[in-house]
Order: sequence, then structure tokens, then C-alpha cells
Amino acid sequence: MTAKKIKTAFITGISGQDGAYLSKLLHEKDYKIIGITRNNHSDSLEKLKFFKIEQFVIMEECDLLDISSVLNLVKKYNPDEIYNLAAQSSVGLSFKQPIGTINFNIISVLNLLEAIRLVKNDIRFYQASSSEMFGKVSNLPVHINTPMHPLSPYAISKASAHWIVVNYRESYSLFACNGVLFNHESYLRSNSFFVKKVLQETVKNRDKSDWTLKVGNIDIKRDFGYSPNYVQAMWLMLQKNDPEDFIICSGKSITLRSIIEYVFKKLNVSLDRLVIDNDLMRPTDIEDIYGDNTPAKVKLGWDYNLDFYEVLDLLIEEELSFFSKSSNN
Ligand SMILES: C[C@H]1O[C@H](OP(=O)(O)OP(=O)(O)OC[C@H]2O[C@@H](n3cnc4c(=O)[nH]c(N)nc43)[C@H](O)[C@@H]2O)[C@@H](O)[C@@H](O)C1=O
Repeated sequence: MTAKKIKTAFITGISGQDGAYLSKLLHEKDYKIIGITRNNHSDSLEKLKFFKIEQFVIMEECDLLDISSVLNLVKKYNPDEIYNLAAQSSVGLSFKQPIGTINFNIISVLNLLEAIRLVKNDIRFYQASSSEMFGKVSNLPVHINTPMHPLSPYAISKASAHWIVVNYRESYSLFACNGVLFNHESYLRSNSFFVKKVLQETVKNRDKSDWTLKVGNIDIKRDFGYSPNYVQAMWLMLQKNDPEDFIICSGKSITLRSIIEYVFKKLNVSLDRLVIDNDLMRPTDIEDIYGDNTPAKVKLGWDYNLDFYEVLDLLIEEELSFFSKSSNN
């Protein structure tokens, strides 16, 4: 009997929410995981520590804007798969730092694809593409071929990176594909994002008499899902016989206001605590967006049927439980 080959995977952006859930998944599948971060600070390991898997990940510091560093790393480990999750991922920040966002989110992808092309062209490449690139859509649900009208520097950077991946696939026959993920949340989401901010602030401050929740435009709609399930789709995409781009979403949009109302009601918080702050509004924002996940379900066998209110129930429970643990310490 031949021994099963251990696969090696690079995960760029391993310190984020998806990096942690994907590491957990690949660890369960016996991968050798190389985690790539911009700087090897101890806080890069925080989310891996949450799952107690930090000792199973080899961490490497690498500036993805520097092609020599990327080439050296690919030569050193000869990975089978690269999951590119690294990005300046905040849409809001991209309005303040458009050049940095566009520069990093495009050149890092080009460098990784060039390294694959030059060093080992059978490495399978996953790009974290984003629903933001569709922007101002006139027909819903969004499909993979829906025309793009990006509404932010972040969205422009993700649209460019998306087409670079398609171009490398078509020009050099690389196994490179885009997972176009819609908003997806979890306990490990950074608190600069809307859902985590609402949950964390409300759980932490609900008993304080002078606390208010300040938010921007909440009369818009988004298609929200659950991160642990979305990273499964990333892995499934790289196990297919042929590379293909997929929309990964729940298929339904809900208003941000309804999320706040739901969380406040569950936690017995009065809506008087809600304050709309114009400083938190973006120059442009998507009014409503949701996608069609049928191809992912049919062709990848991706299983997703969660309603976002079910996800919220789970997240509220987790937030309450970790908050009470941290207050008791
Ligand atoms: C798919 C996409 O998903 C994420 O991008 P995002 O949609 O910008 O995520 P968010 O949670 O920051 O905003 C969601 C919505 O909520 C509105 N909003 C209102 N009030 C606040 C507020 O107070 N804070 C924030 N952050 N947003 C607010 C805000 O204007 C926006 O319409 C990233 O993963 C990104 O990398 C990605 O690819």
C-alpha cells in the first residue's frame, strides 16, 4: 500500500478570520501549512491560538510586494496549493488609502502568479475575490458573469486581481481560480467590520447607561454568511479537475438595520441606543446585493443552507460566552 502524500499549502493572510478557519480545516485534512504574514508579530498567531493549532503552522514573514521574497518562498517549500487571503480588506479604509490598497491588492497577486509561472506551474492557486467588485448592480442575483461596476478603491483592486487570475489561467494554463465571497462573519471577525462591531459593542456595553451604538448607513442590504462554511468552498475549488471561478454566498440579502434590531431584541437593548453617525458613511456604498450560489452547490458539492438569523443566534451565544469568560479572568 502506498503512503498518502502530505500536501503542502501556503495561506497568505493567515492571521485573519478566514486564515484561521482555513488553517483549522487544512490541519484536519493533514496538510503541512505554511502561514505567510507581513510581519511575524505574536498577534499574528492570536486566531490560530483560538483553535490551539499554532504549533502545527510554520510561519514565514514575507512581503508579497517583493517578487524575490515570494520566489524564494515558493522554491523553499514547493507548495501544492496557495490560498491567497492577504489583502487590505477594509472597504472603508480604501477610501482613505486608495493607492496603498490598489497597489497591495493587485501587485501581491501578480507576484504570486508570476512565482507559480516561473517556479512550479502546477501549483493550484486560490484568490480571495470579493462581491464588492460587482458594486452598482442592475440585475440580482449576481452570477459569475454579471457586469462589474466597482464603487470603491478596494472594489477596483479586487476586480483587477480577479481578471489577472482569469488572464493567467487563460494565458498560461495555470490552475488559478477566484472564489467570489460575499460578506461572511464569525466570532473571529475583526471588530472594524459591521456585524462583529454590533455584536461585540452591544454585549460589552449593554448595561452602561451612557453607551450608544454609532453606525453609518444601515438602510442598505447585504448577503451575509458564516466564515467556517465559506472556507470549505475555497478548499473544494482547489480539488476540482479544472479551475473555475465561483460565487460563494447565502443567496439572500437583509438590511443592516434588521441585524441591529435582532441583536438588540435578543440582548434586551432599547433601540434608543442606536445613533446614526454621518462620519461612518462611505462616499459610495452598494444599495443591495445578493448572489446565486447554485453553481457552487451543484459543481463543488458545497453545502450551505444557513439563514443569517441562525448565524446571528450562534454569534450572540459565542460573544456572550467569551465575554463572560474574559470578565471572570
Ligand atoms: C465582501 C466584502 O465584505 C467586507 O466588506 P464590507 O461589506 O465593507 O464590510 P463591513 O462589515 O465593513 O460593512 C458592511 C456594510 O455595513 C455598513 N456600515 C454601516 N455602519 C457601519 C459601521 O459602523 N462600521 C462598518 N464597518 N460598516 C458599517 C458599511 O457601509 C457596509 O455597507 C469585507 O470582508 C471585504 O473585504 C469584502 O470583500
